Amino acid sequence: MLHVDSSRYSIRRKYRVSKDAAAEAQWLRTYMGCIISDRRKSHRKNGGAADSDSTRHDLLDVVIGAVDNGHSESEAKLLNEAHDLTIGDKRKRAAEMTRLTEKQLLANSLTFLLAGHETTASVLTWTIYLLAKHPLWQERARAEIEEFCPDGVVEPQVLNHLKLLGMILFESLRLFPPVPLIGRTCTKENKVGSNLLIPEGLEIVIPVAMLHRDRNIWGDNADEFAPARFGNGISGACGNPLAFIPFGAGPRTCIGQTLALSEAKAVLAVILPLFRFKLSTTYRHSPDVSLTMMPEFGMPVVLEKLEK
Ligand code: HEM
Repeated sequence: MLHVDSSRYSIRRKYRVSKDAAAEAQWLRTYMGCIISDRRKSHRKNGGAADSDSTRHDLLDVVIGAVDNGHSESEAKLLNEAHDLTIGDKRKRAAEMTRLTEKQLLANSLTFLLAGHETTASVLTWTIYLLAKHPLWQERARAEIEEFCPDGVVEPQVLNHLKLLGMILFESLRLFPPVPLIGRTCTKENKVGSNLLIPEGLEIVIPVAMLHRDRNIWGDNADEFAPARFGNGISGACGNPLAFIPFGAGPRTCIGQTLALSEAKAVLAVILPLFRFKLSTTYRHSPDVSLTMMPEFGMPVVLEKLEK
């Protein structure tokens, strides 16, 4: 969706060193502004068309095109092919795109970057941890990938067939939800059940990580890695879709969830056939809850190259 050359734009390094929130926000705006302006330069070089490098036909190209040139046919085609949107969403998005201002372009690009970067990194980190701890599931996932991608090439249409990998990712999102807490402010007084009154203005925190390990919902093996529980989908695993909310729920649910799952599947489908991995002896288990759930001391893994 957003192709960023990480050797030129290192985002995480900057997060770690800067302590001042306003300075960080300004740095991020400048950071995103540089990406947009570089992309514009390459648009101009290509006579207003999206970058000729096929790896760069991403959402940023589409929205820059909408701001700079209106909504051209090639951008309409790209939007049309975006597989994580419904037809209704695409129509709505297309109509909105023509009205994007420069400020909206920057704000939206930042939202996508911030909402999509660390969260997807988190699910990949914890999935690799879980697969390293559970070599049998690692082998199963590898076998499934090799069955559907025998020549080692991962085509986008194959991702939907990787059912085991999908179950593994769900189990990872359950045990280590990248967004472990979701906040809400009550905008209207609410009565829940017969005796719980939630007054207007009250701030509520939904403890996603706790909900995902509630034994009353998930059974006695709630703390265990058991991807098979998702064999019949979310309802089959817990009976109530609202008990599994790694992407939130309701009107503000994550709009990038299909993309995130496809991305995570694609990354694992490329890595797993190449390497077997296990946890390094230096790993110290300490899931750290700040905004996203990340391992406090990193996730050192040892890769063993697999013979072809
Ligand atoms: C595993 C990866 C991801 C996880 C776990 C995740 C999780 C979440 C959660 C919990 C929310 C809040 C939902 C709520 O308040 O009910 C959210 C919102 C959002 N996410 Fe994601 N997200 C992921 C990836 C992405 C990606 C890849 C993008 C975009 C490229 C994205 C874009 C957004 C946006 C724009 C919102 C705000 C939606 C709104 O308020 O209407 N997310 N996400």
